[in-house]
Amino acid sequence: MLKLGCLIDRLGSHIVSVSCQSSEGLNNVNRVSSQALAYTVRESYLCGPVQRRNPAGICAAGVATYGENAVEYESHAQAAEDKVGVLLLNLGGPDTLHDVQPFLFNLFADPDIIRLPRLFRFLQWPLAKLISVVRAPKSKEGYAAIGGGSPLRKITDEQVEHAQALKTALEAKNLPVNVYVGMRYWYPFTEEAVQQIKRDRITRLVVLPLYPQFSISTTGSSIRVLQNIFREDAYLSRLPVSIIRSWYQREGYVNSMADLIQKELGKFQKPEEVMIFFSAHGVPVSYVEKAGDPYRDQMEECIYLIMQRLKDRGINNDHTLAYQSRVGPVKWLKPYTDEVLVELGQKGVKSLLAIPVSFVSEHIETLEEIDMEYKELALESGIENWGRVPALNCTPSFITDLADAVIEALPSALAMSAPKNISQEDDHNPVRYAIKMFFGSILAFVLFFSPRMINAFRNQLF
Ligand SMILES: C=CC1=C(C)c2cc3[nH]c(cc4nc(cc5[nH]c(cc1n2)c(C)c5CCC(=O)O)C(CCC(=O)O)=C4C)c(C)c3C=C
Ligand SMILES: [Fe+2]
Repeated sequence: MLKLGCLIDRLGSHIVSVSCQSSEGLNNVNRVSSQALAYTVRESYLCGPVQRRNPAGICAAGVATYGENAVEYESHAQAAEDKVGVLLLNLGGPDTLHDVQPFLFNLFADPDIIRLPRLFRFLQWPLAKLISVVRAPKSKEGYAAIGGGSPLRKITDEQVEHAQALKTALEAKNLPVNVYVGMRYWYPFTEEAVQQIKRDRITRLVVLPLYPQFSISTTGSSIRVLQNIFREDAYLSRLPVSIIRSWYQREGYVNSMADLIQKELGKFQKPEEVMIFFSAHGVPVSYVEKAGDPYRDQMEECIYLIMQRLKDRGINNDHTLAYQSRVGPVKWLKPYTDEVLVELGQKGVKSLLAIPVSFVSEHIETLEEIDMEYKELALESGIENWGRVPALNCTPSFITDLADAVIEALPSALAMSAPKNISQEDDHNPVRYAIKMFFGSILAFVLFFSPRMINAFRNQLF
């Protein structure tokens, strides 16, 4: 029998992390895809290495075995009036302080953010409620400091307006295009965007997550939502879709980042002495090491490409990568941004340029965490000259590159049809369900009221 401490550790590692089912998950993928049954989010992790061989970073949704059908649907669509949709996926953020707790609830209720073992899955919502209530005061302080809400919706809408280049390019090919925004945790929700896509009778769809690198917790989570909606609907399950899973390796993105860095370096008195400090949003280590999230590999490759581009321009500064914004009682990717800043200060680094690299819009973690908290920490630690590269937002070269990515992805659109996963049927067995509920409740009671868990909440680790 497992000891209580060991159980707590095991449960802890599932809180804000993906469950240790990777080998089972990978077996599932092989089984499922070989039977051509389902496109699963897990398959999308496997797409990481595939993308490396695919310079455009494009991986069509829908397993290859659907190819024949997809071609059929596609040619059918083209015969009728072809109407292209572009769905921009993003995280979403609270518009007001009042929205913070419900926004956090949506975030923590996501099984790709808090992945509980099967036995505890019925606790997802109560746990999300508990954590969102405990976390909300700290979160609200942050949003209050940046004007009382997240700027994400506004910036994403501006990015859509600036995507005129995309419309012009497609309309020149006689392809009318509609651009939609689907947020994962706040308005306008992905579900709303999809309903609009359906009403507009879109015939081909390109899905573009606004995260340069793929993570289970971001792009993976949004794709899972899409997959769930699409397989329930006859029209959507036949719609040819192309998903651009990651695009950090695109020339236009790398160049745009190098341009911004070069410009900010030029503002320092001695640009060549500045430490280039990339700060990426972290993920729990278990995502990468157990669930196969390609996020860390893609991040490192992304930094390498940007630094190479700077070298091509004669910029040879030292650089480093660290991870910020950890939440909860589990291990996150290291090194941690706050610890590295202190170390650099102690080592005598005097000038530092911070570069947010996992997200393309200004948000709470750039405007509050980097600009306020980390800046203060850096200055206290001995760094004298601080700079921060702005997020790409609507930088023209970046938006043009996204438009190109969409145009390149269009021909590979395939139907995303996917019947229900067999394993989900287990939950319909009433005896199994009752047994699970009984033992799950006892275990949950013991674990959540253990001193260690209570301490984690009291110390505001969430
Ligand atoms: C690539 C980007 C992101 C990854 C990876 C990511 C993973 C991740 N995030 C949390 C928990 C929180 N994230 C929060 C806000 C937030 N996260 C991202 C991006 C990534 N998250 C963005 C852009 C934002 C900001 C949205 C905005 O309103 O401006 C929050 C809320 C803020 C707070 O309380 O700190 C939480 C909580 C986890 C647990 C996770 C990986 C498992
Ligand atoms: Fe986050």
